[in-house]
Amino acid sequence: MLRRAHLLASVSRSNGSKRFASTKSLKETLQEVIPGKQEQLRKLKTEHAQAVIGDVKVENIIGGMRGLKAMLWEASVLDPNEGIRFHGLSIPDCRKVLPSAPGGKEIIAESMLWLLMTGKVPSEAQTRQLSRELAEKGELPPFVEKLVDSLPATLHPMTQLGIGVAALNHDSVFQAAYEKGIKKSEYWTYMLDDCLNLIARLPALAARIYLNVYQPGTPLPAINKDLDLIGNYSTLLGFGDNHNLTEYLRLYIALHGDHEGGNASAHTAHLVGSTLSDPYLSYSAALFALAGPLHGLANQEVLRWQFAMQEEIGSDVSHEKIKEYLWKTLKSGQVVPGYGHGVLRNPDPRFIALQEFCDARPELHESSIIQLVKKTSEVAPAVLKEHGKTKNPYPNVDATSGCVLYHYGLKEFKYYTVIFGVSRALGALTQLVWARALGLPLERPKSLSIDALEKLIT
Ligand SMILES: CC(=O)SCCNC(=O)CCNC(=O)[C@H](O)C(C)(C)COP(=O)(O)OP(=O)(O)OC[C@H]1O[C@@H](n2cnc3c(N)ncnc32)[C@H](O)[C@@H]1OP(=O)(O)O
Ligand SMILES: O=C([O-])CC(=O)C(=O)O
Repeated sequence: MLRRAHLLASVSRSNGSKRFASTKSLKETLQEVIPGKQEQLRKLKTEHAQAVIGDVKVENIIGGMRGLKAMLWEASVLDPNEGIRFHGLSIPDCRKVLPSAPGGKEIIAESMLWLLMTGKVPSEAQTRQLSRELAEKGELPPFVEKLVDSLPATLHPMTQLGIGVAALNHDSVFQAAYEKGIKKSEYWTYMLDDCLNLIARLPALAARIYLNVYQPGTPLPAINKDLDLIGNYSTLLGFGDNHNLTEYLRLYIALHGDHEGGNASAHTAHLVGSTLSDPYLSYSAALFALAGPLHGLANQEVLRWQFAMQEEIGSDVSHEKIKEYLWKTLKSGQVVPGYGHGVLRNPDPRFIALQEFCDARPELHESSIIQLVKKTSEVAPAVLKEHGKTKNPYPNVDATSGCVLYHYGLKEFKYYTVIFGVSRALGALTQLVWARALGLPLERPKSLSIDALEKLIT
């Protein structure tokens, strides 16, 4: 928590005397921060390489490596009870100190990206400078536009996003530099260029997929160089005039940006990146992990499930009826989407932050889908506890993230995981830069067969 106190204190100092607020670019700030981290890791390697921090149990190996502390991840750490902290800052801390868009109140992708990458809270000027840099890099290469336009509208939007992101590797500066021959110590700078290019292009790619699938023939407007990344994304999707939705997208995308390293999408990007695949290929792979219903696709599943519930129970949305529907789902052997978690053991603070967003807006109190999701979250934990299997009976972020999109008019829930995919790039790509800056090796854990495991324990 020392780190948190230091970060919060530095923000209040720079707010008190704006003239000291830094105007260094993201790359310059990273250049300053990286040597200290490299030294910290070097010391850890030379002085403590043999220190034991835990045991490996059979249950870890057969239980999806749950609980195994086996990965280095810089930008965030997940506490099972408190939830995520980004360089020590909780979600409420971030909502207080990270710059928002002009005219907005919510955290934006740029300020979250800056915090994740550097461990520092950016000044307003740095945030705007990064927004402009991303807007200037935001156009898609024409061949990627053609490729995406050629995909059938029936192909799931997440598959389309993964294909588009992989194709962007055509212009990878890391790959080109590697082919020419560069020193290991220079890898991170090329990685950073690729990562920023990819983040910059995600709104145009994701919005193109949306329009192709749901509003074919609608032309995409040009990227506005004066808007933030998600302000542009919202405009490209056709919701630029909807300030509430734009603000929600900003918050949603900032909050979903990172969730330490072990989640399936972030871990996939890290694994693929460890082979020195470029960020486009690494992140494309991550998107296909995100597209599974136990992970990012759960936000689509929640809406599908809640609407099926609404259809069955009709307008009498009592706690008792919701309880009956929950039991019906559980007895049919299906999971309740939006509940449970691999690490968390309390309600997800991202869920709480999105609920607070709803509570603060009177128009959302009237929304039947938002109220149904809220009521479900009041009933489901007790039912899941009684069911007795789930280690965490509380809602995760996916329980509520989709219903607000739906209320504000973004109703195509098969698209929702694409928005998650725009977001998770912030954290997964940050770690790729750090993995190369720290010279982390190829990831290659040891596996065992059941026979080999039995031999070890007998
Ligand atoms: C952004 C995100 O990725 S957040 C997660 C999004 N995913 C979901 O919301 C899907 C629903 N939830 C789940 O399936 C799980 O809770 C997961 C995948 C998130 C975590 O899985 P685990 O760490 O294995 O959970 P846990 O240890 O509690 O599982 C124990 C048992 O409870 C079951 N269980 C867990 N969550 C639920 C649930 N929501 N509904 C019903 N059963 C559940 C598991 O399937 C497992 O059953 P099994 O013993 O028959 O295999
Ligand atoms: O941490 C996890 O395993 C899943 C999750 O909530 C995320 O990736 O955002």
